[in-house]
Amino acid sequence: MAVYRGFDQATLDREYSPSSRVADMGVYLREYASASLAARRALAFREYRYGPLDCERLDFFPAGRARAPLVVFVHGGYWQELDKSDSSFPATGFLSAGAAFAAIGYGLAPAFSLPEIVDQVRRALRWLLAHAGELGVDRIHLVGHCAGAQLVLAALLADEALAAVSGVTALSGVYDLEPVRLSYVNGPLGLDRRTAAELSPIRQLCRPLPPLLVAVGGIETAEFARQHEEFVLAARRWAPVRDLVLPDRNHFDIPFDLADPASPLGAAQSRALGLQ
Ligand SMILES: N[C@@H](CC(=O)c1ccccc1NC=O)C(=O)O
Repeated sequence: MAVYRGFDQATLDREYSPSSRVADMGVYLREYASASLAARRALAFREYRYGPLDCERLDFFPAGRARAPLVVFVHGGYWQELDKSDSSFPATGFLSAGAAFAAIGYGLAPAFSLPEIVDQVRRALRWLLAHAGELGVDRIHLVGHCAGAQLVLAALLADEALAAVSGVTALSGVYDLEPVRLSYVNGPLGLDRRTAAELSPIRQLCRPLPPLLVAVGGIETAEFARQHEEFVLAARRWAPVRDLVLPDRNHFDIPFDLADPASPLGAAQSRALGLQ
């Protein structure tokens, strides 16, 4: 029986399993953790609390110079897995390029609801904007991967004060939550139709946004490719959009290119930061 766009339940569930396009997702997740640990061992960083809860913390890696751009990374994992400790791997490349870096932690479902998680990310971003001077940064660029792209954009659309960010990079994002709600992913999330619509960036576009860099891997499911295409099309009304499809990248290795200016994504990112 068709559940969504002619997909039966098993097909929809596979479309929203990026792991169905790679041999072993664990390889990438272990690399997030080990490269992040290596970055924290090699670089000076500080953990800050942006709210009262234990999970409301972020890691900040200062640039070695004043008035640097700050790249803020919000991890994916379908709002249910991963942590800021899996998110510091881009720090190494960004710090060598002269940028500062921050990785945001947030609570996970089912302990936290999606509206609560969006609000955590919103407050983390407000905290960074409010402390930019002390942190030695003069502009803030947001990056979200998969669920992290939804979180960054939903936070931005929910709070006009965040319009002060200089740019946003969305990697393999989920921009419409309705098919997610109808898939296995919704088990721990418990989204209803209305909340799914309210937190879907593609349905909430309503005012000009900072420049967007929107990227997807060529090795992704058809639904991730469609989410990307439809968001690019819709967002063009509200922001300058750079659309990048990376033919030999999959859902999980796409973030590794971010801070590598020799890659097409890294080159676009570096241009967006004004670093080249
Ligand atoms: N259950 C998903 C896992 C997943 O989507 C994911 C895992 C780690 C980092 C990012 C992910 N994607 C979206 O947030 C899968 O089977 O592919």
